[in-house]
Amino acid sequence: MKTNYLDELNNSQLEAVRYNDGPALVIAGAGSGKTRVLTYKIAYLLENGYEPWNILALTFTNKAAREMKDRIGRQVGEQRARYLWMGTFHSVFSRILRAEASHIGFTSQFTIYDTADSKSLLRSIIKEMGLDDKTYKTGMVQARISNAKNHLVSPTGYAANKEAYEADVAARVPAVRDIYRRYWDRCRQAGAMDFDDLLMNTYLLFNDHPDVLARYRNQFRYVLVDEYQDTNIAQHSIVLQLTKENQRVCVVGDDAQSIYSFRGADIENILYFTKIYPNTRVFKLEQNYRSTQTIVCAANSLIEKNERQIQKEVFSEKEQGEPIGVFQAYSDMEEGEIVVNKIAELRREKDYGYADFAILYRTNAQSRIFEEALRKRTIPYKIYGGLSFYQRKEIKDVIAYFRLVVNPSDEEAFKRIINYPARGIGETTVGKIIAAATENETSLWTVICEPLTYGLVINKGTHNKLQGFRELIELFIGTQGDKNAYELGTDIIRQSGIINDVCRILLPRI
Ligand SMILES: Nc1ncnc2c1ncn2[C@@H]1O[C@H](COP(=O)(O)OP(=O)(O)OP(=O)(O)O)[C@@H](O)[C@H]1O
Repeated sequence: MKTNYLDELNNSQLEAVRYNDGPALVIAGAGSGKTRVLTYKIAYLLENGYEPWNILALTFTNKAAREMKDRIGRQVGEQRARYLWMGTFHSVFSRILRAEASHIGFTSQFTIYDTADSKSLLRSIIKEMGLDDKTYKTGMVQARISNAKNHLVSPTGYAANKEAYEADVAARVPAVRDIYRRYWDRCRQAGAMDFDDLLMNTYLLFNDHPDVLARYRNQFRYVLVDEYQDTNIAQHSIVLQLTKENQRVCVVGDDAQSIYSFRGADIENILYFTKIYPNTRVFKLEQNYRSTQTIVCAANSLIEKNERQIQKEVFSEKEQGEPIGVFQAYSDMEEGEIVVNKIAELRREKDYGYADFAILYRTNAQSRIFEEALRKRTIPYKIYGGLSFYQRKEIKDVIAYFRLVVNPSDEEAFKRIINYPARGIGETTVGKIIAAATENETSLWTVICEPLTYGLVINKGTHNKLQGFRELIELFIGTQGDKNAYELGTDIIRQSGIINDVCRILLPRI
């Protein structure tokens, strides 16, 4: 239902919503109505001459984008809201990259490697290069490469960078630059981009193709960015590419809530925003609507110790509220019990429902202790952010088939399913295929399509098995145009033998 939303804003929120003449930085304390401001600002732009496709809003989660789009839809009509460009950096940029892939040497069917794919490829490379995998741990190597990409440093730039090399030598991993080069080439051969590439390649696309950049600059007449404190150099640079000329940009964030510095987010971005855009108007949202005064004061007392910050006075007009309790436990088991006992006590005394409680912990592994304690007391609970559907083995297997059908060069998908379900193609054969592909700078798929051309030395039996696999994938490739994803998925799980394999595991043995 359409409401007069401007009435629902306090003065600073209203000013931030209405100011659209130049760069705006909205510093928003926790619970101060940041989402409300972003949502209403977009609605306001739509009512003041902007078309939905002229607005680009970048968020940090798809959930946040969906929720904002729904809210805006209620305000301006779903039909209009549908055409907004709103999503995470990664989803919006992958959409742009698919449309412009040919400019940067990819096809629009490129695969996106998730973290597990990247790690698996790095593991292969480290092995092929004969490096010690205890020194060259995949997680560490991946973090270094990711850090380079988030700073827009290519393998060539990395190899030429004395500082990076010295840091690697000091950490006793001097070969990182060679691994990076190989990883980069292999992703290209596989027609694949990892998450960091989605940012870096967008930057390169805009940087190297001024005509393409001009088109998107023209289209995105207003750019909004949420959680700006967590943007990294790559994200920040793309925003700058798009908005340097017309200066219609609004970023919202809170320097006190920066949580991603470990993965390249740079607090400098928000602190120096006003330097990069000298005409910036700064708006501060300081009233917290979510928490009691006690909680806001406790948070302020910690934040005031930050050495570098943008000054603000967060306050709450809610009641004082109950004091915060601190309990010490001797072990994680005891901690679980204290928390669960407290829940039981509060439910008894204050008549709270189960849904009134939330338990926060730092890492997923800690959930088990709380789960055990809750189960002991038969308290129902729901876990958020556990293993996602798409991370389950069976789903990843089927998706790998889809990936290979769409992009046969995809190395990680290939390795995942070449012998799944088991078809007698062992690691030695896969090693030979990888070696031939690397030597000839081509994909694994090309090698198995023409094993003789690429000098693949295998016996007749293995040759037939590879041919069987190839024919299977070609069959799916041949029919994909006539089938929808559901039908193709059904063919894949039946004809590849996945369904039999899964049922064999599930069926009781007689
Ligand atoms: N002007 C206002 N008057 C009354 N309530 C408000 C106002 N602005 C925001 N709120 C309420 O404050 C709460 C927090 O708002 P919102 O979710 O937009 O904050 P946020 O700044 O995005 O929070 P965070 O960054 O901590 O996630 C919501 O319940 C919202 O309805």
